Amino acid sequence: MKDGSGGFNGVERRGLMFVLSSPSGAGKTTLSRMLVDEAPGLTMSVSATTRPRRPGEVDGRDYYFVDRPKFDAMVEADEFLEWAHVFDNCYGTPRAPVEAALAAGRDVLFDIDWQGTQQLRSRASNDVVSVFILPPSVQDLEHRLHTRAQDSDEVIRGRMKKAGDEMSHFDAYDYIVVNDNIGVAFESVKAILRAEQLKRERQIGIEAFVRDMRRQLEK
Ligand SMILES: Nc1ncnc2c1ncn2[C@@H]1O[C@H](COP(=O)(O)OP(=O)(O)OP(=O)(O)O)[C@@H](O)[C@H]1O
Ligand SMILES: Nc1nc2c(ncn2[C@@H]2O[C@H](COP(=O)(O)O)[C@@H](O)[C@H]2O)c(=O)[nH]1
Repeated sequence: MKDGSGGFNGVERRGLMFVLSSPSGAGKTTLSRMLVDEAPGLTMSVSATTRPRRPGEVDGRDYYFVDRPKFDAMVEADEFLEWAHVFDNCYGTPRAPVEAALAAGRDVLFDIDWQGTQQLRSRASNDVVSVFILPPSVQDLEHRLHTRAQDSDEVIRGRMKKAGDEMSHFDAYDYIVVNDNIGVAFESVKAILRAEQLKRERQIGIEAFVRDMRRQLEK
């Protein structure tokens, strides 16, 4: 195990890219924060965006807030692992922190849309585990966007309009979780992460681990 976070019983493990996507307001940011709080070895990928900062958001924690020329320069310099236009703004995943975390055997959590997920998959399909979060109903989705109280009515209308399009991509994801009760949804997402971490092919130190035990048994 390289960092004490993901390997089990001292067995070295390959880091995975754990992706949450959903229509806006279904709860992926909430679930991401809960996951990071409970899994200290999980690295949250912080995206860059041209979207204006919401009240309470912190630059470098929630996003890197950049203007369009800066974003374009980052695209030009190939600094993004993936990027996309979402809701009239640009969003992208800075490449360097993700590559560093994976190289250290750590898992990385992404809160990105379906376009970004597709791009990650085309680069590293074996290491991507994707979860699509659905709201329990259209009414709940709209209610959540309003109670979050961070976007104007116009922005909320725009996001609700695009929610159907977002949802149409559910079938490209490995897992689907309906986020009705947040505690239940969190347990589901946590269980998916744990099971994927335990996959034999990710435990790259398992052969040596078993070989060593067999050698001891032969003595
Ligand atoms: N299971 C739930 N029950 C009730 N409210 C919830 C639940 N999950 C999340 N919420 C609330 O819904 C609102 C939207 O959640 P959140 O910001 O996590 O969504 P999101 O999918 O990340 O949206 P976006 O794509 O716009 O960033 C928040 O106010 C959050 O507290
Ligand atoms: N393809 C990418 N999508 C991203 C990235 N960061 C966030 N997002 C998605 O954008 C929407 C809107 O987010 P909001 O914070 O403005 O509500 C949401 O679906 C995010 O998942 C990214 O780096 N790449």
